[in-house]
Amino acid sequence: LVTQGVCDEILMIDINQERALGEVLDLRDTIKYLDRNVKVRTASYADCSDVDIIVITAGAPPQKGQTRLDTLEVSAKIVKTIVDPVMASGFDGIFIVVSNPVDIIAHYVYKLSGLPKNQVIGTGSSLDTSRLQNFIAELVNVDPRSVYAYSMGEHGDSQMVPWSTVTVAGKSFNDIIQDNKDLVGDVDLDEIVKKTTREGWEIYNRKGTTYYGIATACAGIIKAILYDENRIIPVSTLLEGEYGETDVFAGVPTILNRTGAADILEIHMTDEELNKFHQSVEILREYTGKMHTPD
Ligand SMILES: NC(=O)C1=CN([C@@H]2O[C@H](COP(=O)(O)OP(=O)(O)OC[C@H]3O[C@@H](n4cnc5c(N)ncnc54)[C@H](O)[C@@H]3O)[C@@H](O)[C@H]2O)C=CC1
Ligand SMILES: CC(=O)C(=O)O
Repeated sequence: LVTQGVCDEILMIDINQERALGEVLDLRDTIKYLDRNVKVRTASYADCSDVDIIVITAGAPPQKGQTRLDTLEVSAKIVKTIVDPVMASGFDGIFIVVSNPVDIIAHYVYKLSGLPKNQVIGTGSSLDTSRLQNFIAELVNVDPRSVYAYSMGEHGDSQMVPWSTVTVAGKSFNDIIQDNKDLVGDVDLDEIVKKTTREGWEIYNRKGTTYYGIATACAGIIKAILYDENRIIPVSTLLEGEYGETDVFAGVPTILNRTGAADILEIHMTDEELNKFHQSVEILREYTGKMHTPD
């Protein structure tokens, strides 16, 4: 957000106030060499009454052997200590949830906050989509930004890709594979999905966390909102009948503008793809069931 000059001011809050201050001081040192002055300071929840967007990134990174879903209980406890005082401040902006398991925590924030569904967004499969586009781009040797593909469902092990909708600059990926056998050989689509799903762990196992990817995905989401772009990004949003699913947050292509998650794009999938999507959503629903009632 700072290096792209996306907003006027950023307030940093962390239970570890020294850490928040350390981040502020480090970020401030960038301003001289950037295009605009983004003010950065530490703050308290009481200062959140009139902010446009709150990004929740506090959480419990998974311990060795844990999945994102295993961190649900701890993350939910942490997030409650944030959402309650934020709402008490009078906040009526947009929550963007990053904390994992992000789809379920976003749903929890939606319930806890009582805000309309468009005002609570999980980063969902936005990051997985970026990873997926990189792998497809590598295979066919094009810029990842020319690839149109979505990872959908859980930001986690059960995510799926509707391959029948994937295009490279408008040409269907299936046709590209058929027309370029000499370049791409036999393409194992399941293996690409597996690589996409594993990528977070490839990074996590080497550096103990991931941040450039999610920070930039998040900045993209925030730009779409603040600049009223109507940009479509796969984020986690409440499904109310779309794709035949209700009362669950899942990663789906979503139109983002000044109102937040303005609308869901319902892409047409094959029956097999839809089945995989339902299977992923079923896992989210099971875990969401544990979190439904704010206590
Ligand atoms: N959705 C996504 O694609 C991604 C999600 N994550 C998730 O983000 C969360 C944080 O990950 P990291 O930044 O790597 O962890 P980290 O441990 O570096 O940072 C977490 C921060 O949260 C703070 N914190 C803990 N409890 C708090 C509370 N009650 N109130 C305020 N602040 C509190 C800690 O002091 C710490 O500074 C995890 O849930 C992780 O899984 C991380 C990367 C990508
Ligand atoms: C940490 C995480 O969820 C990711 O990088 O995918």
